Amino acid sequence: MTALSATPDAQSSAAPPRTLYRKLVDSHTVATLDAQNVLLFCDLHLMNEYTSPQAFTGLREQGRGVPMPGQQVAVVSHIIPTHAVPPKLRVIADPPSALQASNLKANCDRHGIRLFDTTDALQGIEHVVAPEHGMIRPGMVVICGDSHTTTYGALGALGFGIGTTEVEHVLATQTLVYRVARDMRIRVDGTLPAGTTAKDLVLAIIGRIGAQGARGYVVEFCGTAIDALSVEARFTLCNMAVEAGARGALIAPDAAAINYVLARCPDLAGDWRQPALAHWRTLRSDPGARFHVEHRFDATEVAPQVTWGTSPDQVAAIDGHAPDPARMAAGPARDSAERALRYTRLEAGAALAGTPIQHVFIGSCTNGRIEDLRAAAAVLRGRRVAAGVRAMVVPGSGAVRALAEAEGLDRVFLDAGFEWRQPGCSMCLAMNDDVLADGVRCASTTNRNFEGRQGRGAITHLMSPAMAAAAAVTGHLTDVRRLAPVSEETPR
Ligand SMILES: CC(C)[C@H](C(=O)O)[C@@H](O)C(=O)O
Ligand code: SF4
Repeated sequence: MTALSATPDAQSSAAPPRTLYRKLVDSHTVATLDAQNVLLFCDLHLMNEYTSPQAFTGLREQGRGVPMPGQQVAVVSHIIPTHAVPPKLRVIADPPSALQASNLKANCDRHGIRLFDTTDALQGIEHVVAPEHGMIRPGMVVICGDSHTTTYGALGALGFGIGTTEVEHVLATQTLVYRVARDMRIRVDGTLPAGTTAKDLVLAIIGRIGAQGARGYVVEFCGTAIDALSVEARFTLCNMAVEAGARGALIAPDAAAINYVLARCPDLAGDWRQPALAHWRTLRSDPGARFHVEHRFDATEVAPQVTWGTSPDQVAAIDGHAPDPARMAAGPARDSAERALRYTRLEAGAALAGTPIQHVFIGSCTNGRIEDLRAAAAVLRGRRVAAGVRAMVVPGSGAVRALAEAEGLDRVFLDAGFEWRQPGCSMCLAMNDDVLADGVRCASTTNRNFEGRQGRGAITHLMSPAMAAAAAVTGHLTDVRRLAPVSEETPR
């Protein structure tokens, strides 16, 4: 995909007219600290078991409490086992991980914080759980000790990840010392071709602008292709903006986003509804608002994407090839391509389609929602996982899992030979016992293909749910658009 233009603009966007991002920052600024930093009020603070323990310890040591417990929510996401069969269900065997979970419960109990605990039927990945319960609304500032908090931009909320010391600061004060980012706009017009999704679009964008391409910026996505995306597809897009280094991602809330929120917020049915709608209508960049950088993309040029390396920007269309470092100019890009190909065990210049895989993982906060499972199931109906391939689905939350079961999707996955698991982060980062062995190659719907991410020496190829399903049934990286019809492929 080609970027049609990239026009740096040195002007400041501080003066009116304002971008959506600046409106959100301004409306949450408690105090301006200096030229770059403000004290930002945070409407919602999400926590997981992994980045919160030290923060609670710090609070205790200073004798501080949590003054706004109703504005914190905690979810056990990362370490939880996903085995579907009792009695192993949800029992955390690893002692340090079990301690993290029990600490989170004790801390939440102590401070009166709502927790989606290990045994909660609605537990899941924090970024899947929070929006589905109406916790994320347009205009909010939402923070979490987790980088994929950018997801919430899909609903016009400013979400971003914070560090453990900041978690402590937020618990104690509901505010954060915040360095204001620069504004980037990414406009995507045109229609995504059949067989491509928001995952392909965002991988193509990251491939083009690079893993640091949005570093220091909050990105606003706009254009006809963005307008046409479902809300869940927008979550995928904003979730992965952080893989281009973005400090946040935003999409101005439209009717689709507002309807999504209203459907999940019974409290907005009465007197609050009109004021909320009136406020949400203001949540867009003013005409003439200046962005420091603008990029434009043409959605019609997007093909299904697959990563070949160890960074999300090391990506190509499925009908493309791994690079040949010998043909690249000497420099850091060539060095990192060489190193990545050594790790992913691909030949220089090799065609990506046809590369054998041994594992398939469908899940994560990028692609573990109901529409993702429907897309994968649509490919799997009437097909079987190829011999020698192990495939699993880990729904993003208990609610997603229950809805999928109500729709019969679990049967489609099970009949195809997939494992149907309990919700959690699971093999997205292998912090529980879903870990791949050295050298195992995985078609994965997740967001990071870093060395060792899914297990030491394991090789991750990022792609969409439909593409992961296509890999599962063929046993190799496959263009989902070229799958043979079901009847020809697997007579049943
Ligand atoms: C564990 C957590 C700190 C981390 C993050 O910040 O994103 C994880 O969720 C990830 O995806 O790598
Ligand atoms: S699913 Fe993956 S990316 Fe998302 S929060 Fe969990 S580990 Fe991080």
